[in-house]
Amino acid sequence: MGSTPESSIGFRITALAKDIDALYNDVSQDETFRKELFGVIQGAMAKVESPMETIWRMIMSPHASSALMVMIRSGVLTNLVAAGKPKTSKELAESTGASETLIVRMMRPLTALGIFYEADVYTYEATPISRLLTAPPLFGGYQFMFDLAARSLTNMPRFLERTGFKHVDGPPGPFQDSNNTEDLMFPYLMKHPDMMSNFNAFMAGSLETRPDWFQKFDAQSIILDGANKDDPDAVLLVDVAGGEGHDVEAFKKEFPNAPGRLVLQDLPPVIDNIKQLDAAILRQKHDMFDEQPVKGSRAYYMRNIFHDWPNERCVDIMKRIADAMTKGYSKLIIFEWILAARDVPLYPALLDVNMMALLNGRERTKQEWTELLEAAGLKVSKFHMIGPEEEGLIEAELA
Ligand SMILES: Nc1ncnc2c1ncn2[C@@H]1O[C@H](CSCC[C@H]([NH3+])C(=O)O)[C@@H](O)[C@H]1O
Repeated sequence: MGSTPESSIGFRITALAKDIDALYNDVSQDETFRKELFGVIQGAMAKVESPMETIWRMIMSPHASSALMVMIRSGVLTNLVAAGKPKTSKELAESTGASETLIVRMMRPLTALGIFYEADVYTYEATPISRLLTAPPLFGGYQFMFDLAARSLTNMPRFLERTGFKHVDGPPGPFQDSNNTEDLMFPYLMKHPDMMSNFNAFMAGSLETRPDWFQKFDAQSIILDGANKDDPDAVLLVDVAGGEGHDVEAFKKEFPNAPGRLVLQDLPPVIDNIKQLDAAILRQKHDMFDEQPVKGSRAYYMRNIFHDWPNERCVDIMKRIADAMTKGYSKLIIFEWILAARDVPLYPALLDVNMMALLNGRERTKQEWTELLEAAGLKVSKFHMIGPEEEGLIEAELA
Protein backbone atom coordinates (compact mmCIF):
# COMPACT_ATOMS: atom_id res chain seq x y z
CA MET A 1 0.00 0.00 0.00
CA GLY A 2 1.35 3.41 -0.94
CA SER A 3 1.38 6.10 1.68
CA THR A 4 -1.33 8.74 1.15
CA PRO A 5 -1.45 12.03 3.06
CA GLU A 6 -4.47 10.63 4.96
CA SER A 7 -2.41 7.75 6.31
CA SER A 8 0.60 9.81 7.31
CA ILE A 9 1.19 9.97 11.05
CA GLY A 10 1.21 13.76 11.12
CA PHE A 11 -2.17 13.84 9.38
CA ARG A 12 -3.66 11.30 11.78
CA ILE A 13 -2.42 13.18 14.86
CA THR A 14 -3.93 16.42 13.59
CA ALA A 15 -7.21 14.65 12.82
CA LEU A 16 -7.25 13.12 16.30
CA ALA A 17 -6.66 16.51 17.93
CA LYS A 18 -9.59 17.92 15.94
CA ASP A 19 -11.78 14.99 16.93
CA ILE A 20 -10.92 15.47 20.59
CA ASP A 21 -11.74 19.18 20.35
CA ALA A 22 -15.08 18.45 18.74
CA LEU A 23 -15.83 15.68 21.22
CA TYR A 24 -14.90 17.95 24.12
CA ASN A 25 -17.48 20.50 22.97
CA ASP A 26 -20.09 17.78 22.73
CA VAL A 27 -19.39 16.18 26.13
CA SER A 28 -18.75 19.34 28.15
CA GLN A 29 -22.43 19.47 29.16
CA ASP A 30 -22.73 15.76 29.91
CA GLU A 31 -20.76 14.60 32.94
CA THR A 32 -21.05 10.89 32.17
CA PHE A 33 -19.70 11.26 28.65
CA ARG A 34 -17.07 13.78 29.80
CA LYS A 35 -15.78 11.24 32.34
CA GLU A 36 -15.80 8.51 29.72
CA LEU A 37 -13.78 10.64 27.31
CA PHE A 38 -11.42 11.66 30.12
CA GLY A 39 -10.86 7.97 30.96
CA VAL A 40 -9.99 7.17 27.35
CA ILE A 41 -7.57 10.10 27.14
CA GLN A 42 -5.95 9.17 30.45
CA GLY A 43 -5.53 5.59 29.26
CA ALA A 44 -4.00 6.88 26.04
CA MET A 45 -1.65 9.14 27.98
CA ALA A 46 -0.45 6.24 30.08
CA LYS A 47 0.42 4.41 26.86
CA VAL A 48 2.00 7.35 25.05
CA GLU A 49 4.02 8.87 27.90
CA SER A 50 7.58 7.54 27.86
CA PRO A 51 8.99 5.85 30.98
CA MET A 52 11.37 8.78 31.43
CA GLU A 53 8.49 11.25 31.23
CA THR A 54 6.51 9.28 33.81
CA ILE A 55 9.39 9.24 36.28
CA TRP A 56 10.20 12.87 35.69
CA ARG A 57 6.56 13.87 36.18
CA MET A 58 6.57 12.08 39.55
CA ILE A 59 9.86 13.64 40.61
CA MET A 60 8.58 17.12 39.81
CA SER A 61 5.04 16.83 41.19
CA PRO A 62 5.58 18.21 44.75
CA HIS A 63 6.89 21.46 43.30
CA ALA A 64 3.62 22.66 41.82
CA SER A 65 1.69 21.63 44.96
CA SER A 66 4.10 23.65 47.03
CA ALA A 67 3.95 26.69 44.75
CA LEU A 68 0.15 26.63 44.95
CA MET A 69 0.27 26.40 48.74
CA VAL A 70 2.47 29.53 48.74
CA MET A 71 -0.12 31.32 46.60
CA ILE A 72 -2.89 30.24 49.00
CA ARG A 73 -1.14 31.12 52.26
CA SER A 74 0.19 34.46 50.98
CA GLY A 75 -3.31 35.52 49.93
CA VAL A 76 -2.44 35.84 46.23
CA LEU A 77 -5.07 33.29 45.21
CA THR A 78 -7.99 34.94 47.01
CA ASN A 79 -6.78 38.37 45.96
CA LEU A 80 -6.72 37.47 42.30
CA VAL A 81 -10.07 35.68 42.39
CA ALA A 82 -11.69 38.61 44.22
CA ALA A 83 -10.27 41.07 41.67
CA GLY A 84 -12.10 39.36 38.82
CA LYS A 85 -9.63 40.87 36.34
CA PRO A 86 -5.90 40.58 35.56
CA LYS A 87 -3.43 41.91 38.10
CA THR A 88 0.29 42.53 37.79
CA SER A 89 2.84 40.94 40.09
CA LYS A 90 3.52 44.45 41.43
CA GLU A 91 -0.13 44.98 42.34
CA LEU A 92 -0.35 41.54 43.92
CA ALA A 93 2.82 42.21 45.92
CA GLU A 94 1.39 45.51 47.16
CA SER A 95 -1.94 44.03 48.20
CA THR A 96 -0.58 40.88 49.87
CA GLY A 97 2.83 41.89 51.20
CA ALA A 98 4.49 38.96 49.38
CA SER A 99 7.66 39.66 47.43
CA GLU A 100 7.06 40.44 43.75
CA THR A 101 9.90 38.17 42.63
CA LEU A 102 8.51 35.36 44.75
CA ILE A 103 5.09 35.74 43.10
CA VAL A 104 6.60 35.71 39.59
CA ARG A 105 8.59 32.55 40.30
CA MET A 106 5.73 30.66 41.96
CA MET A 107 3.36 31.68 39.18
CA ARG A 108 5.47 30.15 36.41
CA PRO A 109 4.57 26.49 37.04
CA LEU A 110 1.03 27.41 38.02
CA THR A 111 0.33 29.25 34.78
CA ALA A 112 1.98 26.43 32.83
CA LEU A 113 -0.50 24.08 34.52
CA GLY A 114 -3.48 26.33 33.78
CA ILE A 115 -4.22 27.07 37.44
CA PHE A 116 -3.74 30.78 36.71
CA TYR A 117 -3.75 32.52 33.34
CA GLU A 118 -0.79 34.63 32.27
CA ALA A 119 -2.66 37.57 30.72
CA ASP A 120 0.51 39.54 29.93
CA VAL A 121 4.11 39.80 31.08
CA TYR A 122 4.05 39.45 34.91
CA THR A 123 0.27 39.80 34.77
CA TYR A 124 -2.07 37.10 36.01
CA GLU A 125 -5.75 36.31 35.99
CA ALA A 126 -7.90 33.75 37.84
CA THR A 127 -9.16 30.69 35.90
CA PRO A 128 -12.07 28.35 36.71
CA ILE A 129 -9.52 26.23 38.62
CA SER A 130 -8.34 29.13 40.79
CA ARG A 131 -11.94 30.19 41.42
CA LEU A 132 -12.94 26.66 42.46
CA LEU A 133 -9.94 26.52 44.81
CA THR A 134 -11.42 29.38 46.86
CA ALA A 135 -14.58 27.36 47.66
CA PRO A 136 -14.33 26.51 51.41
CA PRO A 137 -14.10 22.70 51.06
CA LEU A 138 -11.24 22.92 48.58
CA PHE A 139 -9.58 25.91 50.21
CA GLY A 140 -9.60 24.05 53.55
CA GLY A 141 -9.03 20.65 51.98
CA TYR A 142 -5.99 21.72 50.00
CA GLN A 143 -4.33 23.16 53.08
CA PHE A 144 -5.24 20.20 55.28
CA MET A 145 -3.82 17.75 52.75
CA PHE A 146 -0.73 19.86 52.19
CA ASP A 147 -0.01 20.43 55.88
CA LEU A 148 -0.79 16.98 57.24
CA ALA A 149 -1.08 14.37 54.49
CA ALA A 150 1.81 15.64 52.35
CA ARG A 151 4.05 16.09 55.38
CA SER A 152 3.33 12.60 56.59
CA LEU A 153 3.71 11.08 53.11
CA THR A 154 7.05 12.79 52.50
CA ASN A 155 8.36 11.44 55.76
CA MET A 156 6.78 7.98 55.47
CA PRO A 157 9.48 6.13 53.50
CA ARG A 158 12.20 7.11 56.00
CA PHE A 159 9.94 6.25 58.91
CA LEU A 160 9.21 2.83 57.42
CA GLU A 161 12.89 2.30 56.77
CA ARG A 162 13.60 2.89 60.46
CA THR A 163 11.00 0.24 61.36
CA GLY A 164 12.59 -2.27 58.97
CA PHE A 165 9.61 -1.81 56.62
CA LYS A 166 7.08 -3.29 59.01
CA HIS A 167 3.44 -2.89 58.13
CA VAL A 168 1.72 0.03 59.88
CA ASP A 169 -0.72 -1.53 62.33
CA GLY A 170 -1.11 1.18 64.92
CA PRO A 171 0.68 4.08 66.54
CA PRO A 172 3.35 5.26 66.30
CA GLY A 173 2.80 5.47 62.55
CA PRO A 174 3.83 7.97 59.87
CA PHE A 175 1.49 10.65 61.25
CA GLN A 176 2.86 10.45 64.80
CA ASP A 177 6.44 10.38 63.48
CA SER A 178 6.12 13.34 61.12
CA ASN A 179 4.31 15.49 63.69
CA ASN A 180 6.48 14.43 66.59
CA THR A 181 3.42 13.51 68.65
CA GLU A 182 1.85 10.51 70.33
CA ASP A 183 -1.62 11.77 69.41
CA LEU A 184 -3.77 10.09 66.79
CA MET A 185 -4.99 12.42 64.05
CA PHE A 186 -8.36 13.36 65.56
CA PRO A 187 -7.01 14.30 69.03
CA TYR A 188 -4.14 16.12 67.28
CA LEU A 189 -6.61 18.17 65.24
CA MET A 190 -8.48 19.10 68.41
CA LYS A 191 -5.27 20.72 69.67
CA HIS A 192 -4.71 22.55 66.35
CA PRO A 193 -7.92 24.46 65.66
CA ASP A 194 -6.72 25.97 62.37
CA MET A 195 -6.03 22.52 60.92
CA MET A 196 -9.25 21.20 62.47
CA SER A 197 -11.26 23.89 60.73
CA ASN A 198 -9.56 23.11 57.39
CA PHE A 199 -10.38 19.42 57.91
CA ASN A 200 -14.01 20.12 58.79
CA ALA A 201 -14.46 22.37 55.76
CA PHE A 202 -12.92 19.60 53.63
CA MET A 203 -15.26 16.90 54.97
CA ALA A 204 -18.37 19.08 54.77
CA GLY A 205 -17.61 19.72 51.12
CA SER A 206 -16.99 16.15 50.15
CA LEU A 207 -20.43 15.34 51.55
CA GLU A 208 -22.08 17.36 48.81
CA THR A 209 -20.92 15.09 46.07
CA ARG A 210 -21.13 11.73 47.78
CA PRO A 211 -24.08 9.43 47.20
CA ASP A 212 -26.33 8.09 49.94
CA TRP A 213 -26.12 4.32 50.38
CA PHE A 214 -29.84 3.86 49.72
CA GLN A 215 -29.50 5.56 46.31
CA LYS A 216 -27.01 2.94 45.25
CA PHE A 217 -28.25 -0.15 47.09
CA ASP A 218 -31.69 -1.58 47.78
CA ALA A 219 -32.46 -0.49 51.35
CA GLN A 220 -35.92 -2.02 51.01
CA SER A 221 -34.67 -5.58 50.73
CA ILE A 222 -31.55 -5.06 52.86
CA ILE A 223 -33.18 -3.64 55.99
CA LEU A 224 -36.80 -2.50 55.54
CA ASP A 225 -38.35 -5.84 54.56
CA GLY A 226 -38.24 -7.93 57.67
CA ALA A 227 -37.86 -4.99 60.09
CA ASN A 228 -39.93 -5.13 63.26
CA LYS A 229 -43.16 -3.19 62.56
CA ASP A 230 -45.01 -4.11 65.74
CA ASP A 231 -42.89 -2.70 68.55
CA PRO A 232 -42.94 1.14 68.51
CA ASP A 233 -39.67 1.19 70.48
CA ALA A 234 -37.82 -1.08 68.05
CA VAL A 235 -34.76 0.56 66.51
CA LEU A 236 -34.46 0.38 62.73
CA LEU A 237 -31.00 1.87 62.24
CA VAL A 238 -28.13 3.14 64.35
CA ASP A 239 -25.62 5.32 62.49
CA VAL A 240 -22.52 4.49 64.53
CA ALA A 241 -19.93 7.31 64.41
CA GLY A 242 -22.29 9.09 62.06
CA GLY A 243 -20.74 12.53 62.49
CA GLU A 244 -23.34 15.27 62.74
CA GLY A 245 -26.07 13.07 61.29
CA HIS A 246 -26.12 13.92 57.56
CA ASP A 247 -26.49 10.26 56.49
CA VAL A 248 -29.20 9.26 58.95
CA GLU A 249 -31.14 12.44 58.24
CA ALA A 250 -31.02 11.75 54.49
CA PHE A 251 -32.33 8.24 55.23
CA LYS A 252 -35.19 9.71 57.27
CA LYS A 253 -36.10 12.04 54.38
CA GLU A 254 -36.08 9.18 51.88
CA PHE A 255 -38.10 6.82 54.09
CA PRO A 256 -40.26 9.06 56.30
CA ASN A 257 -42.64 6.21 57.13
CA ALA A 258 -40.11 3.46 57.75
CA PRO A 259 -40.93 1.47 60.89
CA GLY A 260 -38.74 1.84 63.98
CA ARG A 261 -36.50 4.49 65.48
CA LEU A 262 -33.36 6.07 64.08
CA VAL A 263 -30.32 6.73 66.28
CA LEU A 264 -27.20 8.81 65.66
CA GLN A 265 -24.08 8.05 67.72
CA ASP A 266 -20.77 9.91 67.85
CA LEU A 267 -18.34 11.35 70.39
CA PRO A 268 -19.66 14.09 72.74
CA PRO A 269 -18.00 17.11 71.02
CA VAL A 270 -19.46 16.04 67.68
CA ILE A 271 -22.98 15.52 69.03
CA ASP A 272 -22.76 18.83 70.94
CA ASN A 273 -21.80 20.59 67.72
CA ILE A 274 -24.96 19.56 65.83
CA LYS A 275 -26.77 22.63 64.60
CA GLN A 276 -29.66 21.08 62.80
CA LEU A 277 -31.04 17.54 62.80
CA ASP A 278 -34.52 16.04 62.43
CA ALA A 279 -35.98 15.91 65.94
CA ALA A 280 -37.17 12.34 65.36
CA ILE A 281 -33.54 11.13 65.27
CA LEU A 282 -32.23 10.19 68.70
CA ARG A 283 -28.78 11.70 69.39
CA GLN A 284 -26.52 9.59 71.52
CA LYS A 285 -23.03 10.43 72.84
CA HIS A 286 -21.20 7.17 72.51
CA ASP A 287 -17.62 5.96 72.26
CA MET A 288 -17.70 3.01 69.84
CA PHE A 289 -15.01 1.18 71.84
CA ASP A 290 -17.47 1.00 74.77
CA GLU A 291 -20.48 -1.32 75.12
CA GLN A 292 -23.08 -0.62 72.42
CA PRO A 293 -26.11 0.72 74.29
CA VAL A 294 -28.68 0.04 71.55
CA LYS A 295 -29.48 -3.66 71.57
CA GLY A 296 -31.14 -5.58 68.77
CA SER A 297 -31.36 -2.83 66.14
CA ARG A 298 -32.32 -4.04 62.68
CA ALA A 299 -29.22 -2.30 61.29
CA TYR A 300 -25.97 -0.86 62.61
CA TYR A 301 -24.76 1.35 59.80
CA MET A 302 -21.14 2.52 59.57
CA ARG A 303 -19.75 4.68 56.83
CA ASN A 304 -16.08 5.51 56.39
CA ILE A 305 -15.15 4.39 59.89
CA PHE A 306 -13.16 1.18 59.63
CA HIS A 307 -10.71 2.63 57.09
CA ASP A 308 -9.62 5.03 59.87
CA TRP A 309 -8.38 2.16 62.06
CA PRO A 310 -5.88 -0.72 62.04
CA ASN A 311 -7.29 -4.27 62.14
CA GLU A 312 -7.09 -4.85 65.86
CA ARG A 313 -9.07 -1.70 66.65
CA CYS A 314 -11.65 -2.55 63.97
CA VAL A 315 -12.23 -5.93 65.57
CA ASP A 316 -12.80 -4.15 68.93
CA ILE A 317 -15.39 -1.86 67.34
CA MET A 318 -17.10 -4.76 65.55
CA LYS A 319 -17.21 -6.89 68.70
CA ARG A 320 -19.04 -4.14 70.62
CA ILE A 321 -21.67 -4.18 67.87
CA ALA A 322 -21.80 -7.97 67.57
CA ASP A 323 -22.50 -8.15 71.32
CA ALA A 324 -25.59 -5.97 70.82
CA MET A 325 -26.93 -7.76 67.72
CA THR A 326 -29.86 -10.17 67.66
CA LYS A 327 -29.04 -13.37 65.79
CA GLY A 328 -31.02 -13.82 62.59
CA TYR A 329 -32.35 -10.24 62.73
CA SER A 330 -29.65 -7.58 63.20
CA LYS A 331 -27.30 -6.57 60.41
CA LEU A 332 -24.06 -4.63 60.35
CA ILE A 333 -23.97 -2.51 57.22
CA ILE A 334 -20.62 -1.07 56.19
CA PHE A 335 -20.37 1.48 53.37
CA GLU A 336 -16.71 1.65 52.28
CA TRP A 337 -14.30 0.72 49.55
CA ILE A 338 -14.06 -2.98 48.78
CA LEU A 339 -10.81 -3.29 46.88
CA ALA A 340 -10.34 -5.89 44.18
CA ALA A 341 -7.35 -8.19 44.55
CA ARG A 342 -5.79 -6.59 41.44
CA ASP A 343 -6.27 -3.68 39.04
CA VAL A 344 -7.47 -1.35 41.79
CA PRO A 345 -8.21 2.07 40.23
CA LEU A 346 -5.83 4.87 41.13
CA TYR A 347 -8.17 6.82 43.44
CA PRO A 348 -8.99 4.07 46.00
CA ALA A 349 -5.38 2.84 45.74
CA LEU A 350 -4.09 6.28 46.71
CA LEU A 351 -6.75 6.62 49.40
CA ASP A 352 -5.37 3.44 50.98
CA VAL A 353 -1.89 5.02 51.17
CA ASN A 354 -3.50 8.18 52.52
CA MET A 355 -5.22 6.24 55.33
CA MET A 356 -1.88 4.65 56.24
CA ALA A 357 -0.11 8.01 56.33
CA LEU A 358 -2.71 9.88 58.36
CA LEU A 359 -4.50 7.32 60.52
CA ASN A 360 -2.55 4.05 60.51
CA GLY A 361 -5.72 2.87 58.77
CA ARG A 362 -6.36 1.09 55.47
CA GLU A 363 -8.79 0.30 52.67
CA ARG A 364 -9.59 -3.42 52.45
CA THR A 365 -10.16 -6.23 49.97
CA LYS A 366 -13.07 -8.71 50.15
CA GLN A 367 -10.78 -11.20 51.81
CA GLU A 368 -9.57 -8.68 54.37
CA TRP A 369 -13.13 -7.64 55.20
CA THR A 370 -14.15 -11.29 55.53
CA GLU A 371 -11.28 -12.07 57.91
CA LEU A 372 -11.89 -8.94 59.98
CA LEU A 373 -15.59 -9.66 60.44
CA GLU A 374 -14.89 -13.30 61.27
CA ALA A 375 -12.44 -12.25 63.97
CA ALA A 376 -15.32 -10.35 65.59
CA GLY A 377 -17.76 -13.28 65.44
CA LEU A 378 -19.56 -11.98 62.35
CA LYS A 379 -19.90 -13.22 58.79
CA VAL A 380 -20.44 -11.50 55.45
CA SER A 381 -23.95 -12.16 54.12
CA LYS A 382 -23.31 -10.21 50.94
CA PHE A 383 -20.87 -7.88 49.26
CA HIS A 384 -22.95 -5.39 47.27
CA MET A 385 -20.66 -4.06 44.55
CA ILE A 386 -21.25 -1.41 41.92
CA GLY A 387 -17.87 -1.30 40.23
CA PRO A 388 -14.18 -0.76 40.99
CA GLU A 389 -14.57 3.03 40.88
CA GLU A 390 -17.29 3.15 43.55
CA GLU A 391 -17.61 2.23 47.19
CA GLY A 392 -19.50 -0.95 48.04
CA LEU A 393 -21.80 -2.11 50.80
CA ILE A 394 -20.96 -4.99 53.09
CA GLU A 395 -23.88 -6.71 54.74
CA ALA A 396 -22.86 -8.77 57.77
CA GLU A 397 -24.62 -10.74 60.49
CA LEU A 398 -23.72 -12.81 63.54
CA ALA A 399 -21.85 -15.95 62.55
N1 LIG B 1 -14.13 6.38 69.57
C1 LIG B 1 -15.09 6.89 68.77
N2 LIG B 1 -16.39 6.67 69.03
C2 LIG B 1 -17.36 7.17 68.23
N3 LIG B 1 -17.10 7.93 67.14
C3 LIG B 1 -15.80 8.16 66.84
C4 LIG B 1 -14.75 7.68 67.64
N4 LIG B 1 -13.56 8.08 67.09
C5 LIG B 1 -13.87 8.80 66.00
N5 LIG B 1 -15.22 8.86 65.84
C6 LIG B 1 -15.97 9.53 64.80
O1 LIG B 1 -15.75 8.87 63.58
C7 LIG B 1 -16.18 9.74 62.53
C8 LIG B 1 -15.26 9.51 61.34
S1 LIG B 1 -15.69 10.50 59.94
C9 LIG B 1 -17.08 9.58 59.28
C10 LIG B 1 -18.37 10.15 59.72
C11 LIG B 1 -19.60 9.59 59.02
N6 LIG B 1 -19.83 8.17 59.27
C12 LIG B 1 -19.52 9.85 57.56
O2 LIG B 1 -19.32 8.92 56.78
O3 LIG B 1 -19.62 11.00 57.18
C13 LIG B 1 -16.11 11.16 63.09
O4 LIG B 1 -17.41 11.69 63.15
C14 LIG B 1 -15.51 10.95 64.49
O5 LIG B 1 -16.00 11.86 65.44
